[in-house]
Amino acid sequence: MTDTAIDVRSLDHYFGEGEARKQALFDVNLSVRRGSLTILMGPSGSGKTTLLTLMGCLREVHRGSIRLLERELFQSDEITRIDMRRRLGFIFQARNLHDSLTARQNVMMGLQVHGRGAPKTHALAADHILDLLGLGERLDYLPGNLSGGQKQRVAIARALVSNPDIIFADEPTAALDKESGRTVVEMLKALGRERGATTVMVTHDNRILELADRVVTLEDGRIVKDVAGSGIQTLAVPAMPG
Ligand SMILES: Nc1ncnc2c1ncn2[C@@H]1O[C@H](COP(=O)(O)OP(=O)(O)OP(=O)(O)O)[C@@H](O)[C@H]1O
Repeated sequence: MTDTAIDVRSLDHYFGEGEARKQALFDVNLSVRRGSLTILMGPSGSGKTTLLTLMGCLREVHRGSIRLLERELFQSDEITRIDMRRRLGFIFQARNLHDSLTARQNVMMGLQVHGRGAPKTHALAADHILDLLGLGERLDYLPGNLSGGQKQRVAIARALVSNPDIIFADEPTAALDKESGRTVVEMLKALGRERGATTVMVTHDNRILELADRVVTLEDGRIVKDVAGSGIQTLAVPAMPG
């Protein structure tokens, strides 16, 4: 296995056709090391979400190359992309929790879509990760009875419970207070260290920049800055589920 989780080469992306055609990404090159935490920053409309969704197999690569876990996405078929998505975890702003399912059941969905393990172990794994995220007292609550920040933590637990190889996150800490935001980022870092999980996160949250291994800035569809972070510092990291 190589040390590179994601390798983006000469990537362009367009939206629309004919007169309405607009280029959103221009010759993006980015190589992301396995187990690292990379933050994507940039003004609104700079292409962060477009890049994240291309890397996350949620859009078709039109021009250029993205190698994800050593598989090429350019000209890949839908079966390959579905197969790849099973190895990814997504934490997006739109929380998409099922209103009729409890916090525990929502997190268990993250395991059931992968079809791994027995339902009893699913419940234990769900409880464990919810507990780590401070929701141990809310396992049986429906989303309607949780605050915005608590719902976001349920969505984070659901993305992490299946032990994805790569986690793509869009503003995962926006709805959280400073301490919960740090806990989430520290958990992602622990997953990187202990299991080699790689995180790419779009954020405007300056409070967590110092935790990143690398901060990449986009402007008008181009990478304009790429700096190693100070994320190598020692952190008090919560234990992860076994
Ligand atoms: N589905 C779409 N159809 C047409 N244009 C789009 C579409 N999605 C994004 N764009 C355009 O592509 C450019 C990049 O958008 P993108 O959402 O990737 O930016 P962003 O940096 O994530 O912005 P934000 O911080 O506001 O989420 C913008 O000019 C946007 O208007």
